[in-house]
Amino acid sequence: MFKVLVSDPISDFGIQQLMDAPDVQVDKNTGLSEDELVAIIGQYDALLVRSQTKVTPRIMEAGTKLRVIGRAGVGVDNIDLQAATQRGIIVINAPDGNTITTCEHAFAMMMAIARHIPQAYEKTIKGIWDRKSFLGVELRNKTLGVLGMGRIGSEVAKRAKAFGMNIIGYDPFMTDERADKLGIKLGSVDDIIRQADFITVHTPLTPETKHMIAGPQFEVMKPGMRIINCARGGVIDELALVEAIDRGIVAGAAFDVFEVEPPAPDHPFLSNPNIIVTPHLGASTVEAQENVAIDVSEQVICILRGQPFKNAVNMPPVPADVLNKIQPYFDLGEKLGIFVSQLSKGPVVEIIVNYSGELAEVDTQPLTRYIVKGVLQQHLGSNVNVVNSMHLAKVRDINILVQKSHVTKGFTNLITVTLRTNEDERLVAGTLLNGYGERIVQIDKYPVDVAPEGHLLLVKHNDKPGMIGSVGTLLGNNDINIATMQVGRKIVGGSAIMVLSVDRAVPKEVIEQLKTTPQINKAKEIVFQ
Ligand SMILES: NC(=O)C1=CN([C@@H]2O[C@H](COP(=O)(O)OP(=O)(O)OC[C@H]3O[C@@H](n4cnc5c(N)ncnc54)[C@H](O)[C@@H]3O)[C@@H](O)[C@H]2O)C=CC1
Ligand SMILES: O=C(O)C(=O)COP(=O)(O)O
Repeated sequence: MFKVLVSDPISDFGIQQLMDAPDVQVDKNTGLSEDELVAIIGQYDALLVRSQTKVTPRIMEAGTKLRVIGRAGVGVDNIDLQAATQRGIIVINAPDGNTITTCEHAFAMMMAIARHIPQAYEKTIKGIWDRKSFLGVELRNKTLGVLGMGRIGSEVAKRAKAFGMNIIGYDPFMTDERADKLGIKLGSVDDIIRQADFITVHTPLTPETKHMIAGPQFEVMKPGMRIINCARGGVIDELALVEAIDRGIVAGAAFDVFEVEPPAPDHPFLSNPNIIVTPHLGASTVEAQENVAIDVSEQVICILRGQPFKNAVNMPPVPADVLNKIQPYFDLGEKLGIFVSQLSKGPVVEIIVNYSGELAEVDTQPLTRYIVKGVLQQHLGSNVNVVNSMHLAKVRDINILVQKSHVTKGFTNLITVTLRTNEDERLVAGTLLNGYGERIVQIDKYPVDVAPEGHLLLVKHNDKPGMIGSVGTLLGNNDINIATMQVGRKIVGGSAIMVLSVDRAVPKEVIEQLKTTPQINKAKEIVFQ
């Protein structure tokens, strides 16, 4: 008998098939502390959660029988994915079931702040008939900026069109074709910040999206704009928002999610008359809760019974014989993806992977997933993994082309990843060198030899005497230690590339100084985390 623990409130109707399964016993026990969960988790094969239960490494360690964690919803930021993967626990989610519901909540929040509905309600039920304080604005003809045009953002944009709004969308994976299909304008984050009357965010929380709207962004916003966050706390800097409201830049804000949930009783949002809040209700409708619960229940049963399943967030199903041959390349593949995506500009159109040497002889499909994950993860963060990376690329109309060849340029194995975007085409090649481990051996047309680790600084320059000295001096003056250095060039006196491995992050100002140094054409930092 498989034992399943449901530790957050999940729709009974949705988990009915789990409860009816003859080989499954379901226990509902919600609101437990970490210690309480640690005490009981050892008897369970599966854990079903929403966003409330924080599934920590301690809980997983105690969950010696745990095979699957089912997230009845989208965001898996409450589950330590790395710890789950390390322990071989499959994490699954239900990414589609609450899209419309969350979109509708964001829309409700937008209308509520446009017309001061919660504030007017407060007064009216107290017997105060105040019609003066609540002059609203129409949505019609207003510009709505949508940051994050994935499932939810795209649905918000569709509905905003019906309200006669002008929509500017931004998403690193948004192409002109998709924008045209949706009938919206594609803009940069800066366009949205400067032009929008309303901004709504629908991104995951990643290092890149954390505080993507903060002090400097509020400075250049249209006075009187309004802002909505039904995605993840932390995408908008909460304290900077309060200041922007106090200064009259922002007229109203609506938040469903917070940097810390629940927010502390003295959180400044809770006493600000221009901010309305809901307690992470985005996905809370009968329909969405049934959808996501049905979805995870189906998958949990499959996993427990050893049958095929979809939407695993963290684990690729790879046969053992294939795994033995290609596993050593997984990390290199992912790093090549990370490297080439940081090198490129603009929405990705195509990822071309060429396997040569001994890799041309084996099934490399699972390895390609790692490369695609590397490419996508800069923008999708923990939402992309080796199981869903191909699917996420497909829904973004990114073509994946895999080629095999026997031209190895002298290496026993070689992986070449070319990224085509709307703006450029960049190439990175890497190999596993016996005794030396992972090496990047080509960047665009330049041969190099560098380990893909830590912080790399790429400097494109003219092949003239003194270049190494000027770069070294500039970094030295800024207290940046160089660990290794490589210069690659095609012809003497032509263009060349310098690849420096440095001990810490290179500040933006130093990159700017490098770019303005004579004979230097480009400078870029590549980070492997
Ligand atoms: N309030 C709530 O109860 C709910 C919140 N959510 C949250 O809403 C968010 C969106 O969910 P979905 O649309 O289902 O996810 P999704 O993965 O379909 O879309 C997210 C989009 O954000 C984009 N993105 C990543 N970095 C970006 C950046 N720097 N700038 C602009 N766009 C960027 C990605 O390319 C992706 O297309 C997630 O954070 C999810 O956890 C989802 C459901 C319910
Ligand atoms: O699905 C998501 O990402 C959500 O944020 C919904 O969270 P919840 O299931 O309502 O706790």
